[in-house]
Amino acid sequence: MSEHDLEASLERALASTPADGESDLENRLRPARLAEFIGQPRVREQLDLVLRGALGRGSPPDHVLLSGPPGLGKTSLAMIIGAELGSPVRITSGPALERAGDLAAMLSNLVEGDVLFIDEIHRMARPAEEMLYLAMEDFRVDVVVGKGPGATSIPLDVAPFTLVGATTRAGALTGPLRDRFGFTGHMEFYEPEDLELVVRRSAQILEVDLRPDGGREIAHRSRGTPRIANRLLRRVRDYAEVRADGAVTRDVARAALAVYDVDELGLDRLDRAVLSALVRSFHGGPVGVSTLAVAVGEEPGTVEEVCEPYLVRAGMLARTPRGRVATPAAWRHLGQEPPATGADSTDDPADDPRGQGTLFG
Ligand SMILES: Nc1ncnc2c1ncn2[C@@H]1O[C@H](COP(=O)(O)OP(=O)(O)OP(=O)(O)O)[C@@H](O)[C@H]1O
Ligand SMILES: [Mg+2]
Repeated sequence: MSEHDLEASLERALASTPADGESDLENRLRPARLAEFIGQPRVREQLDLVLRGALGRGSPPDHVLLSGPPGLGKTSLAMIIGAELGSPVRITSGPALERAGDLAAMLSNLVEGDVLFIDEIHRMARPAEEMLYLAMEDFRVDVVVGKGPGATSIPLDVAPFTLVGATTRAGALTGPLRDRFGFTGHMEFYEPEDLELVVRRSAQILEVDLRPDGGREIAHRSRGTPRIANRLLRRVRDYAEVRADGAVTRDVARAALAVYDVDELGLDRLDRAVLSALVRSFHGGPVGVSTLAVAVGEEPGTVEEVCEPYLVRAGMLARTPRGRVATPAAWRHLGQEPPATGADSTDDPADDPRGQGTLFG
């Protein structure tokens, strides 16, 4: 690979996140250190041990995989890992690593101890993924130079680094890649009490006059997700400033969230569209996720990765081998009586090991 190719590849791999207002705000609200990171007690404790162990030994920690639904703090934790280690974090993403050369460029620029963060790692192209195995295990890559019979592969050393991968679909990772991570942190939806702390912290940073009952209301309607909690806080603040005296109370929060179509459970328009299609068009299911996605005009991936995990967790939807099924709670949430004898619609997700917990079925 020539110097020029290397630079072009690097540029491509680095051009991952656009800097718009929304992501600027998100960065401002990101916790910077592990001690500031709210909730996720298990992942926090596990990661704390991994990092302290490595710091004590003075060597880079094992590679870390962070998995879980969008907005739970994977990117935040990746940055925190760098901060705790006192190491720079190089950022790229699976879709940016289209060719193995893109990854080779990234890897060969690493300095010992660097953290390489690959977001959406499940979307990496296959050749790049294969190169990554070797780099993770042996800190070495084979760069192929030339084409056809004259092609030769040149081994290249990579400085010992720590890979941090983030994914919303751990199930989509190939076995060999998953096996090369020394630690996997499974991020769970947040408890309302933790989200209350998130909202309070953000209100302080944004200088919002948040009252305790207002914070509680927002926390309960945030689908267990800090990113959503922060977004709702900003929308409620707008409402408080425009239509009230600026204070975010429970009543102000309720009135504002009604304007934005967020219901008492925190379900938004798309969540309700999915449940409604399931109940009204498919009589409660079972129905395949692609059919369901077409019915609500969304990509199957969005329905599967963004909507379903929370609907499953909220006990509204069950994933069965034959398809998605609405639970009695879903019927009731839509103001309908669940059918009395439907074999499927009476499935309680708590009794179905596949329906519960398997967020990436
Ligand atoms: N534990 C936390 N404490 C406080 N704020 C948090 C926490 N986790 C996440 N946040 C807030 O939520 C926002 C979204 O988090 P982050 O970008 O890390 O999520 P993500 O899991 O990487 O999402 P995606 O899968 O969409 O990339 C952050 O900007 C941050 O403000
Ligand atoms: Mg992220």
